Amino acid sequence: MFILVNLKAYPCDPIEVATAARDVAESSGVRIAVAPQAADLSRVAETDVETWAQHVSSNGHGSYTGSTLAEAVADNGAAGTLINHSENRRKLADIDGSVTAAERAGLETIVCANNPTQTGAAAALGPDAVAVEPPELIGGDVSVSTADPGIVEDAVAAAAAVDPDVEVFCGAGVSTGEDVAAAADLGASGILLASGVAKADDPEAALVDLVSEI
Ligand SMILES: O=C[C@H](O)COP(=O)(O)O
Repeated sequence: MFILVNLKAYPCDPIEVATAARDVAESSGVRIAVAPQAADLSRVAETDVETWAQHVSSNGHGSYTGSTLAEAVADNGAAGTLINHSENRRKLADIDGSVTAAERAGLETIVCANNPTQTGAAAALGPDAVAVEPPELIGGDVSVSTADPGIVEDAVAAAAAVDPDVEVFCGAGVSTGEDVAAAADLGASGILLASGVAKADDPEAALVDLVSEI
């Protein structure tokens, strides 16, 4: 399992979370990455944690004020990027362009989707993975793997029908090792989570729990 911790715009200390994630990844052998605010990418990457961007533009270099370029995040230490999110929805053409831009810059890609139908559509764009997240469960305290296990199984089937090489992650409300184990049993290859770590009093303890049943 791959655990990607999205810090969103939470008021956490990105270096504290990054250091905890690096240490837990090293001690557990589980792949853990952190996606901070774009402005924090470089100093998060300096902790040696695997670092991801929260999104990249479909634009390349040029007159594109306000764009976060794939090349720029790669140059500042990112190994991959989320693309699209329920909290910042993009059009299909933009998602397609961002996947292409990320691949051009050598970044791994995870496209977020709300449901199995969108998962299949996103898989057709050829990312490394699609993360399915029911919007109503995001930021809550009930895991998608408990509240809506069928959506994970259906998303896995939808992606496999389009492109068996595209992995499926799940997210929303995941906060314990039991949640992660349940997601793995449903066929998920990874977890996208945020509040369970970014809002935890002790991010390292939260991460230790998350990897405890892998
Ligand atoms: O990007 C992360 C997801 O939206 C999940 O967020 P959450 O773990 O706070 O539910």
